[in-house]
Amino acid sequence: MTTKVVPGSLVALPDGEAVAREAANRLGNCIRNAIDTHGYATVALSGGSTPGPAYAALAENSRIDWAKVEFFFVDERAVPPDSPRSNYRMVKEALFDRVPIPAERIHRMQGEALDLAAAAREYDLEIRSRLRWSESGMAEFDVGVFGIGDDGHTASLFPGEPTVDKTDRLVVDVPAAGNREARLTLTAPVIEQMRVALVLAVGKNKQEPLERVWAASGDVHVTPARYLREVRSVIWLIDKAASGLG
Ligand SMILES: O=C1O[C@H](COP(=O)(O)O)[C@@H](O)[C@H](O)[C@H]1O
Repeated sequence: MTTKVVPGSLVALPDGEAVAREAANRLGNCIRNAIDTHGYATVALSGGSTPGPAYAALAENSRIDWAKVEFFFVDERAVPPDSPRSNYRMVKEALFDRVPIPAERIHRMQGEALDLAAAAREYDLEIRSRLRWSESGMAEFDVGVFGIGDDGHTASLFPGEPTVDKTDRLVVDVPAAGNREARLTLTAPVIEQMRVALVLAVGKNKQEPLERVWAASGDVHVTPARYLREVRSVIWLIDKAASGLG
């Protein structure tokens, strides 16, 4: 039998809509707290199919001073920004197009770059120039939104890829593999250093990878989403199906 103690807080909700509402509330609160404390907030957003409704719900939050929020990305696919596969496009349509965010506050990963390694280095520098640094010497986002792939990946840290172990960069490029396009992604040390991670999981396909993430022991090379366990405040927002009760 596998032992598990869910690290951080687990919030189990009836369905995907409830997960989106809860995620939007919590993200809005993290943003407002950071603005109250530091005068601005730094946020890293994931893409994929799960978080769009949460971003759309966040756009309805009238208590956020959008000019004081710096939006970054957790990862991006090697596609142009208008591609239906682009994480940026999804967030733009759900959030950026609906609220008064100054363009210079949106830090997009250049998924369309011919030289993705150079794009990763540039994004690394952009983060270094904008973020506060922790006492341990790491860029510190106020909050990150994450998903979990059916294979146990988070961000674009995929099982078995050498990028899972990268610690000397904040951002790396991930080579294409199989029918997956190349990617840009934040690395594990940046993810672990976030003040808060909101992890969204909806649907029964997420049950098995979540079990692997929560198991008392496991290997980040097999389940890279286990890095999320290290975030000081990690909140799992899951629906009934992902919990195995649906
Ligand atoms: O490829 C990706 O997958 C994960 C999980 O996405 P989902 O579609 O299962 O919600 C996502 O967090 C990541 O940003 C994305 O690029």
